[in-house]
Amino acid sequence: MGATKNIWTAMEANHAKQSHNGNSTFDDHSILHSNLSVDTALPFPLMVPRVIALCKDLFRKWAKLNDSCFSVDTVSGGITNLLLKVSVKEENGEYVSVTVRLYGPNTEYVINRERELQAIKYLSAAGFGAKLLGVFGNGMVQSFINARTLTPADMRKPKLVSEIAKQLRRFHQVEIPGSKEPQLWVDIFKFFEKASTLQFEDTDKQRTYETISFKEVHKEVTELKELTTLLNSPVVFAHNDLLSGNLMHNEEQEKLYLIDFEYGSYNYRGFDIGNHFNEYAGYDCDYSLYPSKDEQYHFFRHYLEPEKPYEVSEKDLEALYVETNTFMLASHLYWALWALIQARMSPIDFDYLGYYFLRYNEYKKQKRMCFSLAKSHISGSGKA
Ligand SMILES: Nc1ncnc2c1ncn2[C@@H]1O[C@H](COP(=O)(O)OP(=O)(O)OP(=O)(O)O)[C@@H](O)[C@H]1O
Repeated sequence: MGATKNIWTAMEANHAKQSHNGNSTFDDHSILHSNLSVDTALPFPLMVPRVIALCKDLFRKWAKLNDSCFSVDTVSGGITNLLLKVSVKEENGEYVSVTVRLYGPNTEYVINRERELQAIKYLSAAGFGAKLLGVFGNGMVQSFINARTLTPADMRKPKLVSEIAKQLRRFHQVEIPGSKEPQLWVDIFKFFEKASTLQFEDTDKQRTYETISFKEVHKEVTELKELTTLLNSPVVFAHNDLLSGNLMHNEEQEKLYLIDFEYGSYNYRGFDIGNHFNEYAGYDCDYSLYPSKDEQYHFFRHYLEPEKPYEVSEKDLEALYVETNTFMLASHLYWALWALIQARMSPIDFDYLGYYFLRYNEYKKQKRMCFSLAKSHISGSGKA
């Protein structure tokens, strides 16, 4: 677990540096640390005692409890991680639950764990997502959220749309220390470098991979980057992966949770919203479900003016519409290149190569309309 050790050391060094500079506003003392790791390749029954040992190592108050006081269940074997729920009967007879997230192997190629942990600390302090309780060799422990995970169909219900828009606005206002450079093109070019030099052992996969023209992809990336630069999209701390599975809702408390900040970074506001709209396509990637202009405007009103949504001007709505639908294209390129890397590196049995073509073809399908929308908006506002 060399890579995870590095995350650890880097986190500690970074924290020490910030404290030294006097710009750390977050009290790190409540986040517990353990050097233990849990091998994700273990069969579940063998993994359970390791997870219990890890919890005992992190939370001293549980150290003396009998193993029978712990129950471990799988919450999700997500595309990237293994997420477990650990319920503990404490000495006073009360039950407490936490989640234990084990990072999937090779995820460091597409996820910057140091960046993720840094963001979680500040986002959870600002009331977003689950509370970060502990960090260990290859994962982290967070509070368990009692809420229902949204489905793609829930995500477009007007009442939830306004809540998501409001929360996303608040999320975009959180300040995370460190560089404020937008990461979109840095990440896309990093993905491109890796994705364009892969070799597959499987001959069918290699043959399919060789049909990709990276020269063409590079040209598309460059062209889109130039166009988006003219839109002056504000740079905010963005979630970057706001799909239905990353939204949880507690109906009784009327509380919406944005979770999973693995891809969070400073980025263009338009990218975060456009990427979210692409997720209306759901698990079957049915892009005919992309939100209509009216549906988008409903979102924009609550994003731009949560208190007075019906006072947003037509001009502001139109500008955000153009911004979002240009960056929506970047989301296709981003996840297309991401999928190529996953196709080679991920141990998960999923047709990532097929996913590349799906996203890249959707990019090409939408390109002409979105480019012409952006260009006429830019020339109309005198920027071209
Ligand atoms: N703290 C939590 N409390 C309760 N449930 C959670 C919590 N975190 C995540 N979940 C549930 O587990 C699911 C997967 O979580 P998450 O998206 O963080 O995992 P992931 O491994 O990154 O998945 P993927 O790679 O597919 O996005 C969520 O959709 C949600 O239903």
